[in-house]
Amino acid sequence: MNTRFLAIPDLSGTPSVAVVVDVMRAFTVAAWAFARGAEKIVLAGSLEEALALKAAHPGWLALKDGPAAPGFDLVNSPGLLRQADLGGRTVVQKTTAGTVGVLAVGEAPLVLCASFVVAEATARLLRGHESVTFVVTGEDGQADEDLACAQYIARRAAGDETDPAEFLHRAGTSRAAAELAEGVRQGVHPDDVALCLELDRFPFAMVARREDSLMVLRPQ
Ligand SMILES: O=C(O)[C@H](CS(=O)(=O)O)OP(=O)(O)O
Ligand SMILES: [Mg+2]
Repeated sequence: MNTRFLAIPDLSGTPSVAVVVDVMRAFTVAAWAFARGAEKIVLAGSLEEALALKAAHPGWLALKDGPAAPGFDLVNSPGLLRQADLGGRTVVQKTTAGTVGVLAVGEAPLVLCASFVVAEATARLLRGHESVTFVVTGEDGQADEDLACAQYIARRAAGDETDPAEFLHRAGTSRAAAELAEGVRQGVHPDDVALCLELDRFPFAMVARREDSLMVLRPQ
């Protein structure tokens, strides 16, 4: 399997298979939303678009990162989301990095959104593909929690028996983990970092596809 690990700005052309990685916290949150019953997640390009989509679809819920804001129902925190009842609901998600990454590769034939909580299920879907582009969404490709997760999934997709400890340690000692733990970032729960490091917490992968004019994420 040929693998590339790219930052969002370094993407050029359309990969055949793209894995968009955001451990802290967009795609840990997305997985929790599905675990709490969400039917689908629509990935928005801006906060304004998220609110417009919510207004146009009664019953949809809007989710953003950072602090809560008028019109938004949820924040990008697994610790806060894990109690939510999202049965059958559609969530519109807009964050700083993860959702931007998906929209950047949206035309690829296969787009997976990944984090440690869905690592093995993601790796399973990648097996048999010749070439995979991992999008390291955080800090212009420098976010070690995302790179570590991408590298771990790549190893597992290649069938390598891999000890996850070093990858999880890198994520747990990353800048994002420190800033979340220190409360530098807003819209945070004290359990967020630990929840982002729960390897294979969920048995499903997450596939993004264009549905009409929207980029829609669903569990698979
Ligand atoms: O919500 C997050 O953790 C980040 C934004 S920040 O790091 O909190 O400022 O966004 P994401 O797109 O989930 O990396
Ligand atoms: Mg992130």
